[in-house]
Amino acid sequence: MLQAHTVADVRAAEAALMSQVPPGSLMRWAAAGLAAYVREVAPGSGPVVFLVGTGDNGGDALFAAAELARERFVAVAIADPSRVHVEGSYAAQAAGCRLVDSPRGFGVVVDGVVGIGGAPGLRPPADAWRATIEAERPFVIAVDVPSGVDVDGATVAGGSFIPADATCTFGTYKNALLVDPAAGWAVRGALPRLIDIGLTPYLPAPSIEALQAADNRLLLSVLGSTLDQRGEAPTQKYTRGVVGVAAGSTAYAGAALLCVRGAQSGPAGMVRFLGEQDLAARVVDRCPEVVAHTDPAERGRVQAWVVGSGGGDEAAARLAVALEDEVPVVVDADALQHVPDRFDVPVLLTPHAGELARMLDVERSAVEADPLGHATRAAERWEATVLLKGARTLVVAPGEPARVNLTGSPWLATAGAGDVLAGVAGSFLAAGADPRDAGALAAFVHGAAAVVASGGGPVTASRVADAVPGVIAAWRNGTLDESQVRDWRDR
Ligand SMILES: NC(=O)C1=CN([C@@H]2O[C@H](COP(=O)(O)OP(=O)(O)OC[C@H]3O[C@@H](n4cnc5c(N)ncnc54)[C@H](O)[C@@H]3O)[C@@H](O)[C@H]2O)[C@@H](O)CC1
Repeated sequence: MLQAHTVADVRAAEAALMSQVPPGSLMRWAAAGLAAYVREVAPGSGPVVFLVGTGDNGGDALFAAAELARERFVAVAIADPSRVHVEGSYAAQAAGCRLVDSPRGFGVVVDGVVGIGGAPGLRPPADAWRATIEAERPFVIAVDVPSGVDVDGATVAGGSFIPADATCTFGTYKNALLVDPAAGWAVRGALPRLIDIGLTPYLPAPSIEALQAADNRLLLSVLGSTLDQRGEAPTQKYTRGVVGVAAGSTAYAGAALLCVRGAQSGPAGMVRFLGEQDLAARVVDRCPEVVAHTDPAERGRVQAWVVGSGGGDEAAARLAVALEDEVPVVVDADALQHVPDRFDVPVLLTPHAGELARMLDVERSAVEADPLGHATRAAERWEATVLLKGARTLVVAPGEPARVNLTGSPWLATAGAGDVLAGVAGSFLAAGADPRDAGALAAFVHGAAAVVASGGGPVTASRVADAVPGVIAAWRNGTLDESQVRDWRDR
């Protein structure tokens, strides 16, 4: 798992490490990594300007500037000469860096204004530097984090920050580098570069986690409970888990089908469908493996329910029925407006920003501005796991590190994709995963399946569902490549 840590945890780890190594070592290592990264993402001998703030973030920038000045024209713009990192400043001067007062005219800008010590927002002269950058659009490389963002909250309140095309971070990721909206302004693409400065042994549990293609342990642990020790499928379909789908309505019949197809594409062994006669007939017609029930009283046993996708007016009644079974439930779409005050079963709530806003009685824009804060609020309010859908979907359970999903493609923003996701999540729940794991695994394979099915172009939700089994197979077999799971070339 990829990990991010809070500022306080990074500071404590840095202090512990610093007491073990010669003074200045961490900054030298960070600066060397930064210089190498600048060479990599802005190759050639073109001029570069380093924006230097008053703290150690500016120190990193100055030492990296000194190193690069041997190879190309390097300028430094100092925010406040009376509060500059002294040794870094001498090093940059000695290396021949030119002093300038703004990034004007430079094609490559390195932002060392503030790092983890920065309060959100920018002060003079950095606010003016930002305006120049906005007008001229140079290639911007952030040092540790883009200056001005809220590092732990991952927000960009007020818009007073320096957007980056690339970020070079040290020791561990920070929340703002993985979670939107801040993460979307830290890189063009998925991930900043992480420079190892020896912090890992001193870091506590993370604040944020993200599954990766290279690490299939969580998937294997869930599949291990549905498949036997030798990895062979048991003969009993029921031991792989039965997922019940109570989704769709006369008005939204497609949602029922897509949710069922999602449920079929996951690890569970069987799908039951509960719905009225016409809908049930259509589901069985298109998905003959499904066992359909029209009478809730004769619905059969399941290990997990998925309720609400396209459920319209029937969603409330379906949710009440599902909750009677005392098994885990995925609560999606229309059912989210009918959640009880508290749940007696494990629950995965799967809202998008608008649905979460309605649940919390706030504006949608407030959720979009602070998705982590609102998902956390809802998780605590309902003592349930919240999967908040977005470009970087969040999975938040009370008292646990939040998980962020880094797979997917902009093409996944398509009708019915959420219905498929709810079905896949229900399948993982029925297979024995807890809601937090089910949500994270489902979001991961769903996003990766979109990339596979899309091939870089438009994709339908049905094709995403069809691609899920192949992604699970590749991930399980260790052949899933990180480059296959995301298509984030666009900001
Ligand atoms: N502590 C360490 O050993 C290491 C620190 N490193 C670097 O040091 C950074 C943290 O350094 P600091 O703790 O000195 O803090 P920063 O350099 O991030 O920022 C603190 C300084 O910025 C000013 N400031 C705060 N908010 C501001 C704003 N909104 N606009 C303008 N100025 C603002 C403060 O007055 C203070 O002088 C990390 O992000 C990283 O880049 C790295 O060198 C790795 C090792």
